[in-house]
Amino acid sequence: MAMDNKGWNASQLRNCDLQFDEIPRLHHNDPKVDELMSENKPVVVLGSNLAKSAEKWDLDYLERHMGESDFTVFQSKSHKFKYYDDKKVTSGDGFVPPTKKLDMKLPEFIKRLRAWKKGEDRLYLQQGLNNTVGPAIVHDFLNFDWNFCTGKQSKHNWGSLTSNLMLIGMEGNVTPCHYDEQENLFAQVHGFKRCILFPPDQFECLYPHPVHHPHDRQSMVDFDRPDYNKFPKFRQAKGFETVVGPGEVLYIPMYWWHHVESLMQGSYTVSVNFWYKGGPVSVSYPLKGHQKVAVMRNVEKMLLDVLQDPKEIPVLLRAMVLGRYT
Ligand SMILES: CC1(C)c2ccccc2-c2ccc(C[C@@H](CC(=O)O)C(=O)C(=O)O)cc21
Ligand SMILES: [Zn+2]
Repeated sequence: MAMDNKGWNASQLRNCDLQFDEIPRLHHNDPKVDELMSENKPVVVLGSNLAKSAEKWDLDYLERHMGESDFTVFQSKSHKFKYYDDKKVTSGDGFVPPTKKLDMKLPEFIKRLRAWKKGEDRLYLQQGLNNTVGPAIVHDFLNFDWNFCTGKQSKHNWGSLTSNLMLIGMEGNVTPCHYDEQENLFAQVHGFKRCILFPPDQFECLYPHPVHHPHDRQSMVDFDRPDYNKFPKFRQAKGFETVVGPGEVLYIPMYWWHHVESLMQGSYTVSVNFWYKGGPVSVSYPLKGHQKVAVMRNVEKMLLDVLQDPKEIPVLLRAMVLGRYT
């Protein structure tokens, strides 16, 4: 495979009908980094040492130092790892979980990762960086450049750091398009991930599942084979993309949609994310896109609370809007 100088090439990206603009890739000292972050816009930060102490986290090192505890590993029959909230699964709603959640020791996970053949079930290890991992990993974690991320947290008035997830994925794994309600500094440690991001105001083009659905916050559109009859506005979705490699940090602003894929025919991937609570709400009109998403979420929650039966929600909303507001 002809590798361009960047370490990957376009044949490793999955096909997508949409065209995307590039997310800016700037040196960490460039003042434009903070300009974009203060405007809640994504940016790839180059040359930071945020997770530099993790650059030695290859499989051998992780096998030796991750410790003896069980780790959370998701298993999928497809390349997609669509998150679902098991607390929102109600009996009889016919929901079929698309992934299985396993507990696995690291050596077992690494054995299966190394032996994996295309077509077999895929695995995605997701583990909070906490005291369950071995002392060497804790040491590397403590050696992250905390000045960098804490500096961003205070400069942009983010809330507290809620968690750091370590992710070890197989080549070709996909986390389908979804949004999170937290600010995210996404540090790529090993391998390459293509990230496709959409601003919160693309809500109408990305058709999120209802709030009470187990796939809350995830897009209903299958990016591999979009159903344009059910989701006609998906054609107009306006997104941004980048491929992040080792040592690069992508700022994923709160409420921004993101689809993340580990490049195909690539190596396994290791990432560490830093999730921060959002900052104080400053209300000015018209409301920002993400604030309207929060309003719609509250309306859906309130309607479910008062109507109880989810099937009554669209009936009431249509009665309220059709012919009166349209
Ligand atoms: C798919 C998976 C393993 C998962 C399964 C079940 C529950 C939660 C999650 C979860 C949460 C975060 C990520 C990391 C990242 C996407 C990526 O890097 O793939 C991302 O979306 C973010 O950092 O916000 C990945 C996952
Ligand atoms: Zn996410």
